[in-house]
Amino acid sequence: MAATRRLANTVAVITISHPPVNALSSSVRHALVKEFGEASRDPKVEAIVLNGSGRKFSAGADIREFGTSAIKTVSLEDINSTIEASQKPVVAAIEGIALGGGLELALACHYRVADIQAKVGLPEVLIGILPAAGGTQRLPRLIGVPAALDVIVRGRHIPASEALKLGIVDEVVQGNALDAAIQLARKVIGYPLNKKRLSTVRISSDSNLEDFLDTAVEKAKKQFRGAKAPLACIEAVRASVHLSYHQGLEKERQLFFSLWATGQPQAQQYAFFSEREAGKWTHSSGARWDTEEAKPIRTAAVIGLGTMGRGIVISLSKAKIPVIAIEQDAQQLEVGKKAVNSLLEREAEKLKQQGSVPSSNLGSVHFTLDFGELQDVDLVIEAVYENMELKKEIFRKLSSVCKPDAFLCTNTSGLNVDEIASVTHRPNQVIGTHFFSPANIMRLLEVVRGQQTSLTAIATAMNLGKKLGKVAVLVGNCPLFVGNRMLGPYLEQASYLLEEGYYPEEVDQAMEEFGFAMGPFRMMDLAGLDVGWRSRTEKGLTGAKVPQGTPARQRLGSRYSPLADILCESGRFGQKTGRGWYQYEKPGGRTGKPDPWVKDFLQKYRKTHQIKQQPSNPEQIVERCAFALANEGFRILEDGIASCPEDIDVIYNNGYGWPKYRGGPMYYASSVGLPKVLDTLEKYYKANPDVPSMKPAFLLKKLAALGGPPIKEWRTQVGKPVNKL
Ligand SMILES: CCCCCCC/C=C/C(=O)SCCNC(=O)CCNC(=O)[C@H](O)C(C)(C)COP(=O)(O)OP(=O)(O)OC[C@H]1O[C@@H](n2cnc3c(N)ncnc32)[C@H](O)[C@@H]1OP(=O)(O)O
Repeated sequence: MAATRRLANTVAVITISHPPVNALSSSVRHALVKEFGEASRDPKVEAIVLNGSGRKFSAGADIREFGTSAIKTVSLEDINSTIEASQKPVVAAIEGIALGGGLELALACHYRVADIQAKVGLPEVLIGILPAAGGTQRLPRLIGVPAALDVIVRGRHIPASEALKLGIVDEVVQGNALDAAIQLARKVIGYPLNKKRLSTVRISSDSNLEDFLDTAVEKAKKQFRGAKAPLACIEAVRASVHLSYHQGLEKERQLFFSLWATGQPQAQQYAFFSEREAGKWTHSSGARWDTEEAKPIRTAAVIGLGTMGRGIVISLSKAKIPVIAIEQDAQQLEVGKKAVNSLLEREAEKLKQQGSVPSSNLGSVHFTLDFGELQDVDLVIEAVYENMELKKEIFRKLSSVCKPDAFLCTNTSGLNVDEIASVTHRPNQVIGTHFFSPANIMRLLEVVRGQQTSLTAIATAMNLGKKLGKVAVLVGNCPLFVGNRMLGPYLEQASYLLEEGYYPEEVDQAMEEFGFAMGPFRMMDLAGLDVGWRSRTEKGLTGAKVPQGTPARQRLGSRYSPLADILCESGRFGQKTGRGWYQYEKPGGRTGKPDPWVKDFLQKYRKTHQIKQQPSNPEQIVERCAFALANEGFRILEDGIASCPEDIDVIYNNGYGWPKYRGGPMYYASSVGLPKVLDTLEKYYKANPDVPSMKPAFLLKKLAALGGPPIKEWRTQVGKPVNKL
């Protein structure tokens, strides 16, 4: 069933009914035409109300229809024009969500009533397109160009109270929006509708508006780095100022098709569905996300109040979970407490601005030094620094103080979860929950399954991720898991590029122009170079443990770049020391400038080691870094550490600043063409046999030999071994 109609006296109520989110698929559009036509012709009907079943108005166009012939049958904008032209008043009753085409449909109605919990928005930009059912033309006519531009270009979901202030909806109700809409519909029978037909409103232009739009273009170019949809949105809104409604609509349509031709929407829509698929985990035993029950988490604890711990506490509190926060000494507890409280105050302020009561929307946080207070918590997340012995000591304690069915999670970013679990009496209850910094903002959560982790623990951790508003991805346990493991070859290539003649700012610029939020050197400076240095020292790759006579640029027979080690030996740890690959205004400064010291150092280094310089070629930078990343992704799939390429892409899109409009590293490899990726890696490896990370992965070779099938077919082509999770 797609849309139904019933009569409430003289008001016809048309209900969109297409679970789970009332997407406006072709069948719904056909049904809307039929029901609306009949209601319009029915002499007993004096007004019409449009709503959605399941307390959701609509999530907009059916994204799966884009690129298929279904999208061409009955255009949504034709339906919108018919509704707007209706002689009978039409009221949208918005419950839950009115997003994308859903809001565009509501904007065609003469009035909009929303329930207080509802969210509205035009999030098309987030899936690479623009609102192309009249949204870019009607919204500016309703709320003005600046406000409309903000809504359309950012694609955010706007709470009903804000929508009322902006003028997107006419009324917000605490109770039943449908009843309120029916009441309003009755009241406005016979009222003139002309001013309610947004397509007839004129926008007056002036030079300020033009300047505003020009500035918006410049800002969007910087902020969205290569994404085409935000720019198309601005162009469409500009058309609403200069062109008639119908000409503007034509412009909107053209822009939609030119965006489609860039390939960006396909990548972003792949990313959208991949995120949803990540939640549907499967296990080699046959257990799945929908067969395993998660345990409810009513209370939680966080051990360690460093940057990560603080963010995790805030995340839990925002999900209304009361938290006990533990530190090892009184001074650190005090510092952590201050920082957490200040972050909580910010959250409370945001809630107040949205009209919510902070005390009922934030879980309480209790600070203590006493592990004994953890005896009743349902789940603990350890977030101390990366040291196996320290983690083991904490897990021993947790194992003895926590109740037997409590889950013990480690926020390690790459240590062995099994080894940590081995010191407890309940390894089945131990699981990795790898958050990304800042943990209260970044959406990614890698859930790391150990050998003995129970299905209930997996289901609970995945469910917790969802509750925290994160995209949780289940991965296997290996050094550095998925995301950080792939970073290794990527950073290795970045470092070799410096040896071969490039400078940090050139490599960063190439990767940022490719779309990365941050190039590799800026990223290392932000994270702190000392972290990797400590780990390499522990592994004996640098420092006193390196055997005498080892060549400076070789370890265990493979090429090695000591550049980062040398920087650390000079006290250059990145932003925190004010010097790293870049120089900063002060220790802790955020704005990095190219550093003459680094330039001089690199020149001397190249001379000392007589390294042949490469001619400058930004394309080569991107190819080497991105293909190194994807090649490790193929190995991860071979090893069964990720169950599908989509999961790897979700990790990179949400945790590592990969540009979503390129889908993720595996999607990128697939869109470039696997034979080309293979060929490039083969050539590089032939010329550089001492760089084993660039040896093409077996799985890549296998898929390339099959001609590079579409990414969604990789799972079936590679057969069983891939999913060992
Ligand atoms: C000239 C060309 C003319 C074309 C004009 C077209 C103009 C209009 C364009 C649009 O409307 S594009 C779509 C805009 N809407 C969105 O981007 C909303 C996307 N959805 C969401 O943000 C969320 O799903 C939600 C609606 C907020 C619900 O979130 P929740 O966490 O509750 O559930 P999910 O797991 O995300 O979704 C449940 C289920 O529904 C599927 N789904 C959601 N939205 C759509 C959609 N618009 N089309 C198709 N399917 C959708 C989602 O994939 C889930 O299904 P499964 O993947 O689990 O099977």
